[in-house]
Amino acid sequence: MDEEDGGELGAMFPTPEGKRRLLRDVVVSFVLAGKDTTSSALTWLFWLLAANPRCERRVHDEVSRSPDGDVKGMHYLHAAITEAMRLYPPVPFNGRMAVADDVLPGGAAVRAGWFANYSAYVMGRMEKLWGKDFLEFSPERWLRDGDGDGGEFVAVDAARYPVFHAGPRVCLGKEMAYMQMKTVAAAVLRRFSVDVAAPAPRMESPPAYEMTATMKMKGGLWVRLRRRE
Ligand code: HEM
Repeated sequence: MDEEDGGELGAMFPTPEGKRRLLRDVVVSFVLAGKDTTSSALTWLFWLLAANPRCERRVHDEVSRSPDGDVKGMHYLHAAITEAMRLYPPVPFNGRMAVADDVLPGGAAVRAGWFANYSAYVMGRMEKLWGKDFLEFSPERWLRDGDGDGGEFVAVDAARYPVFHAGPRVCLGKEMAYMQMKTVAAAVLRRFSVDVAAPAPRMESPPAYEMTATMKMKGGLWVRLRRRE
């Protein structure tokens, strides 16, 4: 197959109508996969920053130091978003059906037709994986020097943090998602302070969530934006 035919994929959708449908489905799946996930993550991020003013100040310091559009170097913001999704993963549970008998790495046997499910929400709150402070919002846990000053973001294995899934079907839009979320958060926090009206920003009484395909904050997040001097 040459380029004009669309390569291997083009061979599977040989007619112009087939190609148009394929393109439509790709666009729709990108919009569906990318819209509610990133907005859910940002909603929890803004609430968590309001509940942790020390972290909010550090994000604000970082985004104020960096020029518009340069989100790559924002390690603290990257860590804060990652930490928000540890506590509130946009895709809280997920699973697969085994097509054949198999044995999982942990030794559990799975028969063909069985479902094997996991919860990124539960895994994000396991003391065994994150330590005694697992319920705290601590972006510092993702930074190499541990205190955030000039600290570099260090990712962990996807099997420990399966927020974007893992393996060959891992999220295709992960880098784009971080880019979008960091750009939006930086643009808002550089110019405004975000006063959360409801739910109250207190870690000891976290907001209720709604479990749909993505994890939404029940009732949404009510904020008042104040332009910074
Ligand atoms: C915070 C944001 C996001 C999170 C947490 C997230 C999470 C996930 C997860 C858990 C999966 C695996 C679903 C499954 O196979 O059961 C997935 C797949 C996928 N995501 Fe994302 N996603 C995010 C943003 C995005 C964005 C912005 C895009 C595109 C612009 C995107 C495109 C995709 C695509 C195309 C797949 C399917 C990959 C495949 O099956 O090979 N995602 N995502």
